[in-house]
Amino acid sequence: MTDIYSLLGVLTSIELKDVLDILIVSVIVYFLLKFLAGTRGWQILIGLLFLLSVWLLAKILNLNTLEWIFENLWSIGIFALFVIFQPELRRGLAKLGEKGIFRFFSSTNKKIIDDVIRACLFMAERKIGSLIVFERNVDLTNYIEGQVKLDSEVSSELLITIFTPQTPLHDGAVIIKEGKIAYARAFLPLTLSSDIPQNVGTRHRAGIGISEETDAVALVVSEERGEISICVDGKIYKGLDILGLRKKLYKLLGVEKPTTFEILRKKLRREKNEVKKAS
Ligand SMILES: Nc1ncnc2c1ncn2[C@@H]1O[C@H](COP(=O)(O)OP(=O)(O)OP(=O)(O)O)[C@@H](O)[C@H]1O
Repeated sequence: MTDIYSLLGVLTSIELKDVLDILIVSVIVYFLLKFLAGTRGWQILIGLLFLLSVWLLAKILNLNTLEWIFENLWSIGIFALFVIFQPELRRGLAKLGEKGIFRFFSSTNKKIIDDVIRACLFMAERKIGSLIVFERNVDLTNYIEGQVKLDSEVSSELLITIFTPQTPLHDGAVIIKEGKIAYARAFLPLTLSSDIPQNVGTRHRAGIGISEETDAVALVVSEERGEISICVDGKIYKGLDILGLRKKLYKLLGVEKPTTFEILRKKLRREKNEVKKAS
């Protein structure tokens, strides 16, 4: 009976600020779990929950040595978590900036994206490997190495020339920044994730890596399979066709979708050119 009274006492003493407090914590926990779901962090979280259960069991069963070990390990564990989750934390902070006042203002336009897609299709057909990265909010210069500064207009011809094998700039990635080809031959951080497909090599790992650590969007053309993929938020989207590629890039880079009128006009122009070529 006294238990019921004390429970009632607790319930009646709950104020609006307590409800708000619980609500905020629930939202943070929800987004944290959503953010970690399917990542390396998820497996670590499951491991931590297991250790927590062992610690609680040790406490309940009075297993002094085990309890002592756990209590002394927690403080080191907190520091270890910051080190282990460093990429996730960096990505999270970058994302906060993306949603805030520093919202990405796109200097990339439809022409630039179409030129990049045209270059990728050309290279995919001929199995020329390439890696093109679009910078968004996060400055990529802190994440890349060995780059050669170009600061050139984006054109499909220049992109194809850069990635043509046995030329000095073909290795590494091209970085598109503020609507320009800012750098070529840039080396990017490789992902360490074990959640990516088995047959993925270093070019793809570099594309996933930069999208994991920053908010950049990376386009990869596979030299082996002639397949085009997009990497964003540490995930890779493979086997996209031209329409899927264009739609995704327009959306990710803050460019409006083409209107039905524009699609029809392009289609008509293409057909006209084909007729002209045939006659
Ligand atoms: N850290 C890096 N940053 C940027 N580019 C890289 C990096 N590491 C490797 N590359 C590029 O990837 C090329 C090697 O690709 P590799 O064959 O290992 O990858 P892949 O993902 O299997 O791609 P593909 O399907 O094109 O063969 C290198 O020649 C280099 O141009």
